[in-house]
Amino acid sequence: MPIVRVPRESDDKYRRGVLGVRTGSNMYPGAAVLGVDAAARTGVGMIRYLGPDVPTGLVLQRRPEVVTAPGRVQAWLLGSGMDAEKRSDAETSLLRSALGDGVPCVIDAGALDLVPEAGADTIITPHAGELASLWARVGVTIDRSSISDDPVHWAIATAQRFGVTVLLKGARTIIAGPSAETISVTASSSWAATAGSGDVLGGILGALLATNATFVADEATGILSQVAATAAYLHQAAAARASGGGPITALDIADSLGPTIADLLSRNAH
Ligand SMILES: NC(=O)C1=CN([C@@H]2O[C@H](COP(=O)(O)OP(=O)(O)OC[C@H]3O[C@@H](n4cnc5c(N)ncnc54)[C@H](OP(=O)(O)O)[C@@H]3O)[C@@H](O)[C@H]2O)[C@@H](O)CC1
Ligand SMILES: Nc1ncnc2c1ncn2[C@@H]1O[C@H](COP(=O)(O)OP(=O)(O)O)[C@@H](O)[C@H]1O
Repeated sequence: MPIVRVPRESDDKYRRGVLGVRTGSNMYPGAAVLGVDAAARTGVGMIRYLGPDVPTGLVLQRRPEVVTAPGRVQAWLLGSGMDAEKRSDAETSLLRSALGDGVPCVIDAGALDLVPEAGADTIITPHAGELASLWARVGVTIDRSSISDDPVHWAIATAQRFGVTVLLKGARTIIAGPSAETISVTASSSWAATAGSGDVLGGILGALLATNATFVADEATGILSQVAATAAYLHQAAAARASGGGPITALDIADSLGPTIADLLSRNAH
């Protein structure tokens, strides 16, 4: 698993990579907690969480390791737990400045309206309904069930239309880059279909992106699909492990990431 960067003796927190997070809102503060917790569990040098007061308090309660002061980051996670229609102008301009920061970005949920402004080093993580809304913004009417019926087609079409890497969520998650190659990751436990599960995936992906930022800068878009596919794989493996055949919460998925990654790394080493 080359995408999971194992820390070296010469590393410090900054060399491992810092993830900047602009997620959550006073309406959906939990999404910020879930994404940050999952990123921390995936392994990253540091997380800078920059959001409204309510989610900030909850994030710090759950993860006091998180830094809430602005500063340099190696990747951004944007939009989970936001509502594009209710976002303030100030929040929108902060999202835009993250997108213009010159580092790779994950765009989720309530920041997906900004995808037409995003650069090539962007991975977007819509579910079928969010993808339908994105196409509506550029004048194409398509319903969510048509996207679910042919996710490969819509993931490729989206990657090509917007010049970004697409991770289209579902029981079968499809990853497509602008080159039109696709990767499919099938979930092994449907207990993962639970509120906040996608927010956890965003955190996993953000952490993998921050810890691979040098790679991404060197190899442009080629590596983004691999990073996205690794995130989807880890998400479903952690969910299956947490579930063991029974119900789980989104935080359970985040909690089981550490042992899931340790198992996969030790299997790869043999
Ligand atoms: N803990 C947190 O903070 C969490 C925060 N979250 C955050 O919430 C934000 C919105 O994300 P989302 O995916 O929920 O909304 P969205 O894409 O607008 O889809 C709405 C569609 O759902 C449907 N629908 C609604 N109720 C339904 C029902 N009972 N039964 C059937 N259908 C129902 C509804 O259909 P309608 O009622 O209009 O017919 C509409 O089509 C986002 O920022 C995300 O990150 C989540 O991750 C959860 C945990
Ligand atoms: N039937 C299913 N089986 C397994 N995983 C699923 C299923 N449906 C959705 N998922 C996964 O659950 C997550 C749901 O994400 P999302 O729709 O954004 O929900 P939320 O906004 O509540 O976090 C995604 O990672 C998706 O791939």
